[in-house]
Amino acid sequence: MRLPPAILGNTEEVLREILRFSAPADTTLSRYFKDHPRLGTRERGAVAEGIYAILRNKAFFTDFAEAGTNPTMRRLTILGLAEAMGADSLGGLTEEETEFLTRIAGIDRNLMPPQMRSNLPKWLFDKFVAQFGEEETLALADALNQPAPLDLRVNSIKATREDVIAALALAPVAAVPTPFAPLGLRVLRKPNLQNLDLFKNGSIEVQDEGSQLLSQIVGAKRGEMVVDFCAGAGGKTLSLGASMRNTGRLYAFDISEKRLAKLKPRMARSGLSNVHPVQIAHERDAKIKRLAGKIDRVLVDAPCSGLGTLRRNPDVKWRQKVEAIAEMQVKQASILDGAARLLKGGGRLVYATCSLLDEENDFIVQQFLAAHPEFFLVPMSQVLAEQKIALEMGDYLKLLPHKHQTDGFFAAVLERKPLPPRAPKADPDAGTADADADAQ
Ligand SMILES: C[S@@+](CC[C@H](N)C(=O)[O-])C[C@H]1O[C@@H](n2cnc3c(N)ncnc32)[C@H](O)[C@@H]1O
Repeated sequence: MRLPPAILGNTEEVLREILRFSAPADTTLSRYFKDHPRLGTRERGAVAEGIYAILRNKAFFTDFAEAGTNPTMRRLTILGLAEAMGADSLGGLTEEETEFLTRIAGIDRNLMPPQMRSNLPKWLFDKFVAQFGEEETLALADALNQPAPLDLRVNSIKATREDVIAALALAPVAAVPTPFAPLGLRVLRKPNLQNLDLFKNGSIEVQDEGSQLLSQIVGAKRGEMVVDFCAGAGGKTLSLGASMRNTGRLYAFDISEKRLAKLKPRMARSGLSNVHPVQIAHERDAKIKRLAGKIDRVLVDAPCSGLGTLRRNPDVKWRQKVEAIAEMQVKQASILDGAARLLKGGGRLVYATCSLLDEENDFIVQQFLAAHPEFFLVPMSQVLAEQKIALEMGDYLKLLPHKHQTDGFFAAVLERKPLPPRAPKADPDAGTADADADAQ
């Protein structure tokens, strides 16, 4: 079905704002839709998909859109909508524009220079090539430039995976089990989940399979004391709470009141009563100090460049700056250091990011281990075997979109060595006796 020609104007209008990169693309889109209530669901979908296609293919599209007589923004818009919705769905194109689209469609993208083919900014392309080599960078970039599938997590305190598959089939929504996460489902066509009873009654949550795996490797058990140090809106908190079978105590820390506020309705839906959201001022907050040495498991889902989530947030590669990585590293090291104080002897900490850069991952962990001889690295192969997750990894969890069909994630498990037995308190009488003896 053809899109109304006005969609081109709407998409171009919002694109101008998005390409200023002063706010995340999804925030700008939501604001635009709020200001344009007359746009129907289908039109909104087309504008959003068109914008995301432009952000994914910006390097390639810009090169072509800048040539010719039409304004660049109009050409970018046409390319984005044609990529997302199909060239046949576009109404209101001039003859010249139709000819332009046909010409671009005939280009073999494999013949483009590698960086343009990757659709990554130069600094990021160079970093990936240094880390993965050129061939793998192109495969990775290709996967990062595809939209993510929709993954769900079954809330094990409310339902089983089989119950949910059967209930979704009645909706009808086709879903298949995710290959690695035992409670995950991959939905084949994206339905409006908010209207499903399964969602309203807390039986399912939207969560990428990779994110589910991060919670699982924390290995949180019944009755334990657990901290989700950077809980945000609680994506991983909810899965940790369910792993603990709604027992024990799970603190959800974050510095952002706004993000923690989003966790509250999700907690209510999930039926969890073991979660305690706590806003902290920073990673050295006195609220943390009170729990020092008392916690069994800590998850640090650290703030990071977010480069592993480009399938969902393609604007991040254009908004993120190379200089920001060094600032991020300082923050990550400081948060890891603060969170590690919480652990009991024998307790485990998972340091995780959704970054693909070694600088925010392996490097931070190595630096921490060098400064903290009271911790050791538990090889990920061992942790995955303990959790019965059929994934081959070495020391770290490195989930890659082109290999595992998840967002890009990193995780390392750090265990605190048993604390040395406390020196017995000096007996005041014994002291007196000694003093007496000395005096004799
Ligand atoms: C990657 S996000 C967490 C996402 C969340 N765990 C989830 O699964 O939805 C990182 C979070 O760290 C929080 N943060 C930043 N600095 C922090 C700090 N010093 N202490 C605790 N949290 C912090 C941010 O507000 C953000 O919510």
